[in-house]
Amino acid sequence: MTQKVGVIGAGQMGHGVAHVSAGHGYEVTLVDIDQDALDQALELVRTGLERQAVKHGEDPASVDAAMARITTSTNYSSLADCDLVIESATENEELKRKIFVELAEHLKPEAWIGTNTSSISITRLATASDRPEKFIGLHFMNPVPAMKLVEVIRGLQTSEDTYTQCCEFAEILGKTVASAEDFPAFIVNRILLPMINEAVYTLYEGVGSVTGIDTSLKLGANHPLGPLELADFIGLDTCLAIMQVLYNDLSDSKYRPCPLLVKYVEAGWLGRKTGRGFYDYSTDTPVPTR
Ligand SMILES: CC(=O)CC(=O)SCCNC(=O)CCNC(=O)[C@H](O)C(C)(C)COP(=O)(O)OP(=O)(O)OC[C@H]1O[C@@H](n2cnc3c(N)ncnc32)[C@H](O)[C@@H]1OP(=O)(O)O
Ligand SMILES: NC(=O)C1=CN([C@@H]2O[C@H](COP(=O)(O)OP(=O)(O)OC[C@H]3O[C@@H](n4cnc5c(N)ncnc54)[C@H](OP(=O)(O)O)[C@@H]3O)[C@@H](O)[C@H]2O)C=CC1
Repeated sequence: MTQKVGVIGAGQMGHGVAHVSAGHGYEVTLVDIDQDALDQALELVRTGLERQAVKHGEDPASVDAAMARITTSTNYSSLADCDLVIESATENEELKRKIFVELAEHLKPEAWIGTNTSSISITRLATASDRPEKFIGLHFMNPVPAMKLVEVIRGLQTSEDTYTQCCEFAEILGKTVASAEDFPAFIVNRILLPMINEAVYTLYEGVGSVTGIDTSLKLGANHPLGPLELADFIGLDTCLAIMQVLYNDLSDSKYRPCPLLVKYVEAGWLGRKTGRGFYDYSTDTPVPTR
């Protein structure tokens, strides 16, 4: 039974997982390599919890109580008493494997490890851990407090008990579980990312402008965000990493990442998180860049 949750990576997903876990009564330890990322994550969690408290007419003291359940650290040894650790670091297989190897000496033997990877093989990642049967994909959606779905992905080695316990955890957070088989990018991103990549091709080929493409999908297909706005929101580095996994692991040229997406990532234009992507976020209203 999960009581204490560890979260690795204090970026947009990590802070969201910390938010919903602390908001549902779990003790949370949030770990990142960068103290500034941890400080910023705490501010974002507080803002999110305050926004929800106002919206739902909750006692403001509930925000302080949830915040008091979160501790931060730059050291994996702080995860020693966690029952479940959710890895939410950058979408890079080598980096994630290194984290799982390092975790072995710090976690208690019965702890589960969930990875929030958007695309990488759970079966392959599990081999870097000392407990492949206790290793699972727990794919939250962004923004975590708002999105109802968690994809749960079993690797070949994942035990039934791990699956049951982790589904139960997601449900306690108020999420609906969708089980996906361990294929590249699972369900949501197998469908969503090729659409985003195609939107970037549509821009690259001059079929439409940034505004034209986003307005078309919002008003023409009732999407809440246009595909380029959504790409900026996800992070263009993450979008490219997912397309590369689809392209390489399925060996199918239809998943070729758009060269314009590659160029934006090379330029460090990663979307909202760096202040520029398909939009420029330096002013209050995002300005299309093409
Ligand atoms: C890449 C991957 O691996 C997988 C992915 O995640 S792909 C990305 C999937 N995400 C999407 O497609 C999101 C698209 N965006 C949307 O649907 C909408 O913009 C949205 C639902 C996120 C917000 O819409 P909105 O009109 O602002 O909704 P609003 O009524 O203000 O907020 C709804 C809830 O979300 C929360 N919320 C909204 N924006 C938030 C944010 N940026 N961060 C945290 N919480 C947020 C609000 O606090 C509110 O919570 P409660 O219901 O508990 O009160
Ligand atoms: N963005 C999205 O919409 C979604 C993303 N995901 C997945 O969630 C994961 C995180 O993505 P996201 O939050 O967007 O990424 P971000 O870039 O916002 O955050 C990643 C965080 O991980 C930190 N980090 C890097 N290496 C380590 C390490 N060794 N130990 C601890 N922390 C580390 C980074 O620090 P630094 O910046 O210093 O490198 C950064 O703070 C990825 O696997 C992604 O695919 C899943 C669903 C949706």
